[in-house]
Amino acid sequence: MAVYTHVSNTDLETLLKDFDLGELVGFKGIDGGIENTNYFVTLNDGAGNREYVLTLLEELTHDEMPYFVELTTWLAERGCPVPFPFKDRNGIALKALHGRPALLQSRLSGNHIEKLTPEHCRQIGAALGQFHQAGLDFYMQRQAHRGVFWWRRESQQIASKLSDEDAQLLRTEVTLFEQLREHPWNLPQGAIHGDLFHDNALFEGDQLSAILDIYNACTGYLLYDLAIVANDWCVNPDGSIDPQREQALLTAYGEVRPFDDNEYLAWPQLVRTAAMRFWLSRLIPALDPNSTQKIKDPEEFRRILLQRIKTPAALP
Ligand SMILES: Nc1ncnc2c1ncn2[C@@H]1O[C@H](COP(=O)(O)OP(=O)(O)OP(=O)(O)O)[C@@H](O)[C@H]1O
Ligand SMILES: N[C@@H](CCO)C(=O)O
Repeated sequence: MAVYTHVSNTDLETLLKDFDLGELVGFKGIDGGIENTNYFVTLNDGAGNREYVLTLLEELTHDEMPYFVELTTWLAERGCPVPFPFKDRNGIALKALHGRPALLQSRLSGNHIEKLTPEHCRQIGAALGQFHQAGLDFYMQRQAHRGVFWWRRESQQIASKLSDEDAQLLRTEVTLFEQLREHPWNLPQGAIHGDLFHDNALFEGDQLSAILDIYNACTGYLLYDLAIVANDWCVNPDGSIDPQREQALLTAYGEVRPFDDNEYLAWPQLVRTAAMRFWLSRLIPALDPNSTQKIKDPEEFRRILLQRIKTPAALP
């Protein structure tokens, strides 16, 4: 269920009065998302129909929104294929509907990819490298809301619902990341996407056309962002890594942003940390009988974590 907040015709007409984008032709809720409410919106500006996406942020507060408005605008201006929010005639992009922060954004073309190939991985690697380079001098900072403090707290809270073995596995990964942070490695940091799974990318034919759902973005280790991508784009159903896809991803990324020496040391742990983070975020709703979220299988990420432990990863 993607539409958590229902938007009426009148709501939209009222919102659109602030913009000069045209007349409302129609709108439709989008299925598939799990964190936010999205609608496709069609407007007619006199010259023809144009497509937009209205997003209502279901978890983020108004105070948290300027970071995302500024970051997406910044990245889009630098050629990254991310949707950006339109400003109303007073220069304001951040709106409110039913008490939720709301953005009217560009609708990017393309489709989701089911069967990922090394070529898709090469393209997302290059695009993530460009995203990171473009974000390096971005002037705002944001702490991850599902980062180190969150997983330290949540891994303790959930431990009693897990087998001893799983609770220990979580604890170990949390500790190993804390040890990694203590090294004087000076790993490159900047604006990261934070959730660049393949369902957050669109391809037009075989060309990457959009990077979506930027609302997990924050300031973090750039390499951790690449680890999130590797764990989703380059895995087989049993949690093992497809070396061809991973090589394509990492080589293409490294051509845009060459790795620092210390990143070679950090990589084997960061892919484990990234697996632990999504195992944990999937475990929480899956073990909560009152959760209304669409459940994604936590086991997938437990399997990936175990594989990453069994076969340590290496950067090319
Ligand atoms: N700007 C856009 N252009 C084209 N399609 C879009 C755009 N924004 C959203 N969509 C479509 O809506 C779907 C859901 O959007 P999104 O991923 O942002 O929602 P979400 O609730 O945050 O999802 P999740 O948390 O599962 O990743 C996307 O997978 C995409 O198909
Ligand atoms: N991409 C996440 C869900 C949205 O944050 C997952 O697959 O668990």
